[in-house]
Amino acid sequence: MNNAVSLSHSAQYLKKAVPMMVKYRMPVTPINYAIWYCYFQGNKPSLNIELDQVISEHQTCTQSKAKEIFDKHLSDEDLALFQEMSDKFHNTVENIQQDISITLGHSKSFSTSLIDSQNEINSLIDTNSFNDILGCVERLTDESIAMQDSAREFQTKLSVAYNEIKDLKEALNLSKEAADTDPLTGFYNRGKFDSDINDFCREYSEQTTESSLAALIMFDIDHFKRFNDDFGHQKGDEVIKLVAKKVKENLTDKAKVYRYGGEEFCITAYFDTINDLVAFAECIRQEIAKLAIRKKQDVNNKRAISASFGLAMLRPFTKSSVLVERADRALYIAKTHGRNRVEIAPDI
Ligand SMILES: Nc1nc2c(ncn2[C@@H]2O[C@H](COP(=O)(O)OP(=O)(O)OP(=O)(O)O)[C@@H](O)[C@H]2O)c(=O)[nH]1
Repeated sequence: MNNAVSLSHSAQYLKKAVPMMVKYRMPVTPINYAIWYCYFQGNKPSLNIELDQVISEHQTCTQSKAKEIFDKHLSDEDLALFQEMSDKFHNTVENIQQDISITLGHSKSFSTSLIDSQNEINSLIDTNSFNDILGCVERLTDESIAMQDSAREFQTKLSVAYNEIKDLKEALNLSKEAADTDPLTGFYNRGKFDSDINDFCREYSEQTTESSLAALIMFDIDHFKRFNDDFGHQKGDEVIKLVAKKVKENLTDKAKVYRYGGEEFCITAYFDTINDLVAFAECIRQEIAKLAIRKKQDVNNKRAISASFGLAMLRPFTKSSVLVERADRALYIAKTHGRNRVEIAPDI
């Protein structure tokens, strides 16, 4: 299959996939997108049979079922290929649009020059013998204008297609963002941490950042299990959300927060000095320590919230696993030294 044909088919599959996701109330995630894309591509009949079955039974396909179908019939390579095809299509449409703009410009100047010629001839003729020539030139001008109109119409159509693809790409980016985000806190999730932490270490080693100090801050809500046990799981969730809100209010723009586990968080951030790093962690710790939660209507049953912090400064060429281990060790020390405190990893 040549590139143009595959590209035009790919556009058809892309356009068909989205209405299906809307119709069957499936979010526009890369995985949902990929399975519908393959459905219309028709290369994997067993995928079509399974998806048809699921849809006819449930009138939707849950995220876990979609993942199951994806894992069974497709691979991460398929997902990457699909993403590549969507990117390629987007770029191609962009290039064609540029070409058309240039063509339209050329056509416009062609038309202008013909009109100029007509005016010139007009000024020259003073006898009827030139009327035929003039008629011919007029026709040429009309044709040129018609050509310009049709090019403009083509460009409009192309703009519509271009915007559609742009929207699709935006939807894909949004779904990627959602895939990286923890829904309870709005922070990045563990998967994102695992993929970001290596870059964080590498960028610092390669000195591509201006800041002199990079650090990993790991913190964990103290005795969190007791909130769940004594107040219920929902109140436990509320504690996590309250803590997340406080952290957000005290963040710097050079810091990124991740929900590392249940009630454990990581912050990667850049600072000018160690004092700045410690002050930053202390500030968040103190703000969290001002929080409390109580059972509904039970004013006497109030429970203070606190968190313990472990800090590890990044040394150039440190492996991410070593950095995480050091922050974790500092956090462990903070816990064993009484909680609600900040500890720095000892080997810095
Ligand atoms: N409500 C709620 N609980 C969670 C969530 N994720 C994990 N948990 C619970 O969090 C608790 C974590 O408890 P531990 O890690 O033992 O912490 P802890 O011993 O209470 O406290 P420290 O020793 O101070 O760390 C477990 O009971 C988990 O079930 C969540 O999203 N919401």
